[in-house]
Amino acid sequence: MLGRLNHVAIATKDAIKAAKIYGAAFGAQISEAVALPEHGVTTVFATLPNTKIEFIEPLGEGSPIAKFLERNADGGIHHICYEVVDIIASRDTLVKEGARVLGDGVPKIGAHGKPVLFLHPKDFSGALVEIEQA
Ligand SMILES: C[C@@H](C(=O)O)C(=O)SCCNC(=O)CCNC(=O)[C@H](O)C(C)(C)COP(=O)(O)OP(=O)(O)OC[C@H]1O[C@@H](n2cnc3c(N)ncnc32)[C@H](O)[C@@H]1OP(=O)(O)O
Ligand SMILES: [Co+2]
Repeated sequence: MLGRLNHVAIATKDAIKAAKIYGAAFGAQISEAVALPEHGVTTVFATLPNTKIEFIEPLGEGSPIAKFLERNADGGIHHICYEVVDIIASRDTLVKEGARVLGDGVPKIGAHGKPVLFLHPKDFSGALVEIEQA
């Protein structure tokens, strides 16, 4: 059921600035900034050979990362994203096992044009988990 690590996300007040050091110091390939109003964030990706780092900054009112940045003014690791083959089947199994799906439980289209869901950090050892249908 659990697939590849799609990305590790870092929340920051300035995603472009945060990504730049990865380009300059690590020679990583850095994407353009993309605004995702439905998710309340702007994303910038650094692509690594085996995964990605997703830099997210708040977008609009009521961004889901606003409180996190109030608590972590310098930014911090925000979530990890695992790939799954069938997001609905995975969601249903996770719920049956007692995990809480965030929001209304209906997948949204994520940064890669694929369905995503988030799982409560309290059910995953304090780590916010995103699942993405590969
Ligand atoms: C574009 C897309 C993509 O990749 O495709 C994305 O990633 S969009 C990425 C942004 N979207 C999301 O994050 C959507 C899902 N996130 C949410 O619904 C929310 O951020 C929650 C995870 C429910 C947190 O809500 P909120 O920030 O309002 O905080 P809260 O005070 O209610 O938090 C409840 C408890 O969870 C903890 N908590 C909050 N955010 C956390 C995080 N990122 N990692 C670990 N723990 C976290 C708080 O410290 C608190 O613990 P205590 O009770 O112990 O103090
Ligand atoms: Co993400």
